[in-house]
Amino acid sequence: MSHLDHTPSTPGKFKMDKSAYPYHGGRLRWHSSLAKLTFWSFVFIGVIFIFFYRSPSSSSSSSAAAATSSSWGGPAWEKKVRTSARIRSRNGFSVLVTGAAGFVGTHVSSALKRRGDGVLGLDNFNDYYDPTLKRARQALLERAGVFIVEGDINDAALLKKLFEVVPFTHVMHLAAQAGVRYAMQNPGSYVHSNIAGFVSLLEVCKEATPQPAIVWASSSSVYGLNTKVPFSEKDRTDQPASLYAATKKAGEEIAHTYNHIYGLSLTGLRFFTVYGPWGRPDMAYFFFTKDILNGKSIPIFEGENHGTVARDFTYIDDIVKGCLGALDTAQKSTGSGGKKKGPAQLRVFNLGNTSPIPVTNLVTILERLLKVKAKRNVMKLPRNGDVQFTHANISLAHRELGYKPTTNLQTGLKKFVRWYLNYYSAAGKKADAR
Ligand SMILES: O=C(O)[C@H]1O[C@H](OP(=O)(O)OP(=O)(O)OC[C@H]2O[C@@H](n3ccc(=O)[nH]c3=O)[C@H](O)[C@@H]2O)[C@H](O)[C@@H](O)[C@H]1O
Repeated sequence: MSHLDHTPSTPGKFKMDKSAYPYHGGRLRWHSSLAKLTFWSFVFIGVIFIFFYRSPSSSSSSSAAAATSSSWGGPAWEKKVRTSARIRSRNGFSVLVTGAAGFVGTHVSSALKRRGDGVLGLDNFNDYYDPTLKRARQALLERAGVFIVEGDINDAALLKKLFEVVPFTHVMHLAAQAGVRYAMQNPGSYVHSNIAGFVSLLEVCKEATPQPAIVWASSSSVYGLNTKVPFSEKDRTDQPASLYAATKKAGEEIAHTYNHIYGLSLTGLRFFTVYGPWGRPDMAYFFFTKDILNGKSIPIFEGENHGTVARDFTYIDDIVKGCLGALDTAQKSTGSGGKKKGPAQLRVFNLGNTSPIPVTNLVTILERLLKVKAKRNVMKLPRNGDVQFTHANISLAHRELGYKPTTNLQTGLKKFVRWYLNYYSAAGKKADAR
């Protein structure tokens, strides 16, 4: 898991072991020990200095993340990066996809690759949820010719290097700390990835020549306590109900700033509860499936006075089409080398299904597909960031991106369940999700 404050995990590592320097009396021996100690200290400091001076990831801004991402660089690595990002179709893009080993990242990367765009992935493979699933997605992409660089978006030196090797036309920024409820357990990870990480990426993009156009993942959660439905992009988003939502909203404001000052073309996509094959094990539909199959009871939330809790569940293939539509209609950034040359495009779109379904109905569909009755444990919606209801107005995305979702929850869950049973039974893998 990412944490904001990464203190060294072995603070006692460099403690002097007294027994290694025994004092046997006698000035001369003391002096020679001291001289030896001084000599070896200089050698040690010298080695440390040379290491940091020469290391490609030693930028002052790259902090903890850089320490974990030292496996990049070198001619062979650069060749892999270049090959992966090579455009293979006329008028194709070369896209840096952050969070490429994530759920949406994997699907978008493979769709771009299939149509001939150059794609380079970036992912830190953190353990917020089972990293073996991320590795399996990585293997899938590797077979499709997409290389995922292992590194963090907070590693400015790595990002700069990537832009030196490839003049990306677009960035699809999907790396984030996801999950609404987990924000209460690990708030720092949201600030680290969704705010600091986003700024780190934008800083490098704004300096790049040419500047890429950026499409990035915001969230339906920015609507927070908004009660006007369906949610439209013009509605208020100043009442977030979770820190996750607040960091995504902050992202939208940060996007405005970089667009305004540096001329970066920025498009934010408000995803509405995305589900499907290769999904995220921390999401309800995923762990409900696991728990129903294991005969475990599942907590189903309800609002005040038994009020319905519902989501505008959106199938991954529809989301991918929305992402590609956003990339295809993104105008070029107008700046270069940190200087704005004119006004640039700034957009925000809802990508939902525009058909909210109560969570209890989702469970009924899963029961039918799994042929197992769920042990339902209905409880009050906890005060941990959840909102009762989401519903997207998608007319803007329809008009501007040609976005038109076509998969209903029944069909989408059927595809998910087929994948789930196949994935976890075929390799004997355990759905060790949370
Ligand atoms: O649209 C988004 O922007 C967000 O979508 C997703 O958040 P949510 O819509 O909250 O999805 P998810 O956790 O699957 O809960 C689904 C439903 O099950 C209910 N729910 C949940 C847990 C539980 O134990 N019981 C329960 O009833 C719960 O109350 C809810 O009604 C992403 O996780 C998030 O990263 C972000 O992308």
